[in-house]
Amino acid sequence: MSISSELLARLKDPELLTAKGYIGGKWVSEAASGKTFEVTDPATGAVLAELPDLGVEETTRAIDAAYETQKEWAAKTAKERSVAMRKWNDLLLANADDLALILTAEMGKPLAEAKGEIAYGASFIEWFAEEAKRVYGDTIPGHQADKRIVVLKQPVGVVGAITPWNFPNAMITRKVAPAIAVGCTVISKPAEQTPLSAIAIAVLAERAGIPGGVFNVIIGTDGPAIGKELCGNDKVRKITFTGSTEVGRILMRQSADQIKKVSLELGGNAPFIVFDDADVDAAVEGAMISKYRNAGQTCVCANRLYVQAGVYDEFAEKLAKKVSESLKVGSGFEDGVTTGPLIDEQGLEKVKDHIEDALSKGARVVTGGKPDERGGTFFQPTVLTQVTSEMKVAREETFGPVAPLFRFETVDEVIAQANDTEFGLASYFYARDLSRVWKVAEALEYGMVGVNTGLISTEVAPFGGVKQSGLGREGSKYGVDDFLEIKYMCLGGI
Ligand SMILES: NC(=O)C1=CN([C@@H]2O[C@H](COP(=O)(O)OP(=O)(O)OC[C@H]3O[C@@H](n4cnc5c(N)ncnc54)[C@H](OP(=O)(O)O)[C@@H]3O)[C@@H](O)[C@H]2O)C=CC1
Ligand SMILES: O=C(O)CCCC(=O)O
Repeated sequence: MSISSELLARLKDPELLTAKGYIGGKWVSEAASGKTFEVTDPATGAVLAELPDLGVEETTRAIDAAYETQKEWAAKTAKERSVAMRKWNDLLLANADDLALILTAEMGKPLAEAKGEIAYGASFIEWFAEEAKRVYGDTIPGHQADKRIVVLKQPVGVVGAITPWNFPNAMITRKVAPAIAVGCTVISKPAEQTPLSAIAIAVLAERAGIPGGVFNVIIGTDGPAIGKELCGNDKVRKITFTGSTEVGRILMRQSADQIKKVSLELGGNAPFIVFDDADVDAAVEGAMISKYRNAGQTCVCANRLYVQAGVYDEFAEKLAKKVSESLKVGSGFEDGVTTGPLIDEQGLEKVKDHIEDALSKGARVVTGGKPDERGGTFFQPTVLTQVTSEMKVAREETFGPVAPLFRFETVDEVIAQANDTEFGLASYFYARDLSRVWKVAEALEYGMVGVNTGLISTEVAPFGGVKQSGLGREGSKYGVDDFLEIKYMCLGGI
């Protein structure tokens, strides 16, 4: 088991990385199966680490540790939990340069974006450290003269948190922070492509004095088996997941036997609508952020860009110019790079397939359209015009740097098209007319609506979707609700 000496040499604090999982406050350097797996840099294919491939046996151990610790952790005062979390937040921020470096190495996003993710990830710890102290109950006037009713909120218990590769830091903290703030304990299962960020987060949790067993990390490649154990073990009371809708469905089915609580943050197919009365330059700026952030690999990325006929040509021309002039493809470590590699070959194939399908049905490439000349999984930022609803890009999440532009005429027509999907995560539109702004925002069947902005993610707002994009909300004052049970006491004989 090892970490590349080249990667370690780049870190100010090489102890942030260790080739181990973290169970019950102990570092685990060998899998019971004896298996190992490699983590590679998606920009170069270079091996960054060889790690123990933890599986069901270690997951059960982590569940036991989390279970044994939970009551003790919940019995601490909210302030005690909050103080440890504040320390954890401060350590993440103090080590942001190293954490970003690790993140870029294993995931590929540009270093500046990775630094932004570390601040974003830490913000959930800071926010929920504060919210820990505000888990209020209720008193309710009794329904009979001699009765009084009190509502308590208590932690759900042990939580299984399964996260994807596209935000290797922030998706972990967005789940773990609210859970531990209210007194739950967690088994975190990061994506097999990006376990190093999770390990570094655990090192800092340990340094912050978060007791062993509160936050456990299972690194491994057998997601289905680990997921099955988390869903099937009755010591786990809740599953929280970010990733594909397909896996979300499996986890929900597996959780059904024990009526386990589930929070799901799944795929999207975000519409981005530009109306005739919009500030077109602002809409172009918004599209650049919403579409091309993380090389198009976020669940809230604009997937379908609907542009009203009166501004279609102007928007297409300005967006294509901006894309070709301001985006630079390359390794996330190179200066000025805005677009890193796609995570893997499968991601690249999906992007190619969507473009080929669109072109075969009459779409036109205005800029980009091909794998980047540097090879690997790098892809040129792309703008397509003359896109129609018969094309795959209209129905499936592309998860890559491709902006397909659909033309529309009326408000009713675009609302119908925007809502014609099983997904309902993020949506965006640009308009100035106040009445239109309200009506469109209300008509969009999505959990989140960005109005005249392409960036909606923040720890202070409720993040989540409707329809097949998920269940529950993360971040904000609502973010603790999914980790709490409501208990009511009826006091008689008063
Ligand atoms: N909503 C979102 O934010 C995201 C959406 N996606 C979408 O999903 C597509 C595929 O990406 P992918 O990374 O494969 O996403 P997955 O949903 O397959 O993976 C996300 C996480 O779930 C784990 N996992 C996989 N299968 C199971 C299972 N049966 N039970 C429990 N856990 C499981 C993975 O583990 P392991 O890594 O070990 O397989 C990983 O930790 C993308 O192209 C994109 O469209 C992807 C990532 C994020
Ligand atoms: O794409 C995702 O999986 C999570 C959304 C990222 C964000 O919070 O903006």
